[in-house]
Amino acid sequence: MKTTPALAGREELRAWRLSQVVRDTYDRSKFAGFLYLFGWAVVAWLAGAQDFAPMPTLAMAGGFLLLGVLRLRLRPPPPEDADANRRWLRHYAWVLPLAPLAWSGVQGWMLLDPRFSEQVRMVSLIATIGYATVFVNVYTTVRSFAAVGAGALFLPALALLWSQPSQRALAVAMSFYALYLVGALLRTHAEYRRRLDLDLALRQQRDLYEGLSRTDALTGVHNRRHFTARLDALAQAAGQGGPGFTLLILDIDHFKHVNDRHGHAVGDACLKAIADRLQRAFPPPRALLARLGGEEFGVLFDGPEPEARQAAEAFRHALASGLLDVEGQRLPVTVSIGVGGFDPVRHGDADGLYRAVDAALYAAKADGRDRVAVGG
Ligand SMILES: Nc1nc2c(ncn2[C@@H]2O[C@H](COP(=O)(O)OP(=O)(O)OP(=O)(O)O)[C@@H](O)[C@H]2O)c(=O)[nH]1
Repeated sequence: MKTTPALAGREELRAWRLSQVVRDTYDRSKFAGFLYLFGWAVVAWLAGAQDFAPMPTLAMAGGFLLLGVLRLRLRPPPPEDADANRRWLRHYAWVLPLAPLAWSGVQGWMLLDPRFSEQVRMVSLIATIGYATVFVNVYTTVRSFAAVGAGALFLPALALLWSQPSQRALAVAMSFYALYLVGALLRTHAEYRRRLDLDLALRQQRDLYEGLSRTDALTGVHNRRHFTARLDALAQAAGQGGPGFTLLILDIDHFKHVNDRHGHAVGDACLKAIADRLQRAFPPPRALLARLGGEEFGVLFDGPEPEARQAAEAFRHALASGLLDVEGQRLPVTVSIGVGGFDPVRHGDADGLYRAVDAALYAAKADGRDRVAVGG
């Protein structure tokens, strides 16, 4: 699920941008190589080039086909491999202008060879204008790609037109269009960068809210909502033959006294300190810790009940044997803990397990607190 570098460092942001640029460049241009083949087929057929120059006609068609296939086959590497993405861009920078350059050669041939009629020349010039326009409007993911591609298409034809006195009017019109292309390139590239920034901001916000919706605001551990969803998923998987797990519910003993004696702020700090110690005692990935509400915590432990009980006992004992450092004060704090391994037959579902472990916790409270009890 985590695809965006939410709140990530500069390197991750740069890698994300790079992979987006690579993907967008490929997606926008993967089939475009075949446009030149199509253009050549049209003008060659109009001119009857297959009759007066069959070999060059076929060679050009084959060349455009090859270049189209080459572009299509240069698939981007995985987004997380920044070096491979950088290499891909370098390769693509060589491949992308090949078809425009080849088209430029065709265009030059048509402008210089009298066997091509005026009408065919006009059609080919319109195609050239079209390809160059596509370049500056579509491949603006990398400004230099668009500039080199459009330049390779447009400038040789422009130079040829200027060199022929009879074509001056066309040359002037094409020159104005070239100026428009430069402006369009700058604008579309700026728009693309803005869209990328917006996309990144939206994704980061989505990740941020997603994280917040799973997190307890006071302690920073998971919240009840996420815990319940994971518990349901684990119970369902275990019911279908997946791995077993153990549920622990921990409740701070006489927490009301902490609030009453030391104030709510110290009570809050105490909850954070307990959450920190629990996180160290039950670290991920084998355990998922959540604050279930008030002074109650839950742990989903990826292991059998005896192992979880042992860890719970060690935690309880360590807490009870010392004093908890809370905002410069040292408080005696104990916990009662209910533990139960999931048994699909006995518990049925997640609710069944929760009820059993909750009952064990209240038995531990009733038996005098500061103890671990196993639920049936
Ligand atoms: N500081 C603080 N106190 C909270 C918070 N949530 C719940 N509490 C307090 O936790 C206390 C829970 O009290 P009780 O349910 O009587 O439980 P207890 O005093 O821990 O006693 P036992 O659970 O029976 O051992 C209440 O005083 C609540 O006000 C919180 O977010 N911050």
